[in-house]
Amino acid sequence: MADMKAYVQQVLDEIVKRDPDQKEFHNTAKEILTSIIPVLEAHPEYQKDRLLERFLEPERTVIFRVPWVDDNGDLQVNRGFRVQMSSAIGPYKGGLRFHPSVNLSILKFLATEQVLKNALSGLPIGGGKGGSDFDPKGKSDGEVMRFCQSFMTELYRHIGADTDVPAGDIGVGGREIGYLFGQYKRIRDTYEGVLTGKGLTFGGSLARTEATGYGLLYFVKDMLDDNNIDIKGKTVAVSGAGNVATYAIEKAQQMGAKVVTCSDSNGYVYDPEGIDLDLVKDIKEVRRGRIKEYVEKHPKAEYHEGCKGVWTVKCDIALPCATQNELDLESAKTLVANGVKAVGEGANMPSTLDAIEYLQSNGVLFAPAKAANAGGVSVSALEMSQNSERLSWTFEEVDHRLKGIMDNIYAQAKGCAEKYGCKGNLLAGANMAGFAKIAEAMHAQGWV
Ligand SMILES: NC(=O)C1=CN([C@@H]2O[C@H](COP(=O)(O)OP(=O)(O)OC[C@H]3O[C@@H](n4cnc5c(N)ncnc54)[C@H](O)[C@@H]3O)[C@@H](O)[C@H]2O)C=CC1
Ligand SMILES: O=C(O)CCC(=O)C(=O)O
Repeated sequence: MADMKAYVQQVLDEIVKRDPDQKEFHNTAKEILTSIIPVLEAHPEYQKDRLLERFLEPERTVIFRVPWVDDNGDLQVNRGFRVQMSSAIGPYKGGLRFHPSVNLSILKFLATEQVLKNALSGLPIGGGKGGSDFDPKGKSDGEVMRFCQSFMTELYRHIGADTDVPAGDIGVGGREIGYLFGQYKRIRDTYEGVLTGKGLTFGGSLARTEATGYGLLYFVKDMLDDNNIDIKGKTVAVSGAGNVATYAIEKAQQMGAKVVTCSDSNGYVYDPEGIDLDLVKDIKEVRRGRIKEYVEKHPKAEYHEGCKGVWTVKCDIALPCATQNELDLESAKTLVANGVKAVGEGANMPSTLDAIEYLQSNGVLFAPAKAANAGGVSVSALEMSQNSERLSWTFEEVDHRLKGIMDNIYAQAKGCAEKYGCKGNLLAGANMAGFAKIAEAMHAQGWV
């Protein structure tokens, strides 16, 4: 029998040698490849196919200049990216991130995660990710619009309703998607579902805004129910105050949990009486302000500078919903010492690899991002379906389908973990279930 551990190690060594600076991408490759060895052992033909080498090499990467004019009339220049990772099971699909930290390594890690996540969704979507090092924070609407128009003036060549369908991510919400869609339509003279997360008046789907946060809670509840833990009455710590965090808080509250924290990149709020979500929405969605403004209205709540402190708050359930690597080993140790029962990842790879190992080996239930936050892209795929049939479904219909999709993803991750002898390890189960589907499609399509 071929030594699949050696094959995996050889591929991991090769990607480090080829792109030594891409740390985030190396981490995600290591996390995935080391857990899919049982699938590779069941399919030795994949080694001859050089399937892992192809799985980790984007089908296409586009990098481009984005010039735009600021409110002072000065020219600014940013860098734009689109990583088209895999079209094995459908058109490339995945968000755009606008944040100063954006680089090729981060986008390749996100695109690789997206490929597996989209496979788990059970819907016909491939994986991609893109964005820019542009920072929308502090920019006027006019500046954001001019940036988005310039970004799309290059991106439009590479996307399309049946080719590649971007959506939002950090720094890209309804406002940005609207400007991007307007420019695409203007250049292409075509009204098509080329982006998801659109406004409801121009082809957006009801429940897309809520989907990632709601989906996270559907998944976490499945995991808790399976372990005879009732979410009702539990104390929850959430990080972030953006799209995912906001609707995770909303659904957790609807399920009867008490959410006591939220945060942004400056610091976190602890409200022992429970987070006032209307106020968070007003600060973040309406005024685009900072989370520290929360305590002006709730003097009993505390605001602390620095975002990692959010994991020092005692809680039963922790939901990291801000960004990658925000929950490190030290945070994991504090959470365990404080009696945490479950961690559910709303953000993409918010926990470091050593934090995950620590949580799992200390009996904490762990819901991995690529499974637990798949609700957003799943409803994006439902938006694509609605656009194709030129119909709009009700909120209830979309939410009902979302719940079914999340239940199915939980069943796949759990079932695959059991089948391959790592019962309860939903991260390994999700990796194996997603990879098995992609690998089968790649094998069937030949050496492309
Ligand atoms: N929007 C979506 O549908 C999906 C988003 N995700 C992931 O969820 C996470 C959050 O995305 P969104 O809520 O869409 O973005 P967003 O831009 O709406 O919100 C991001 C939040 O994280 C905070 N943040 C950013 N950098 C931070 C840092 N270094 N430390 C602490 N907080 C920081 C921001 O202040 C903001 O509150 C990201 O990892 C994203 O990739 C995953 C699946 C779908
Ligand atoms: O809705 C989409 O296509 C993007 C979702 C996304 O970026 C993610 O799942 O990380």
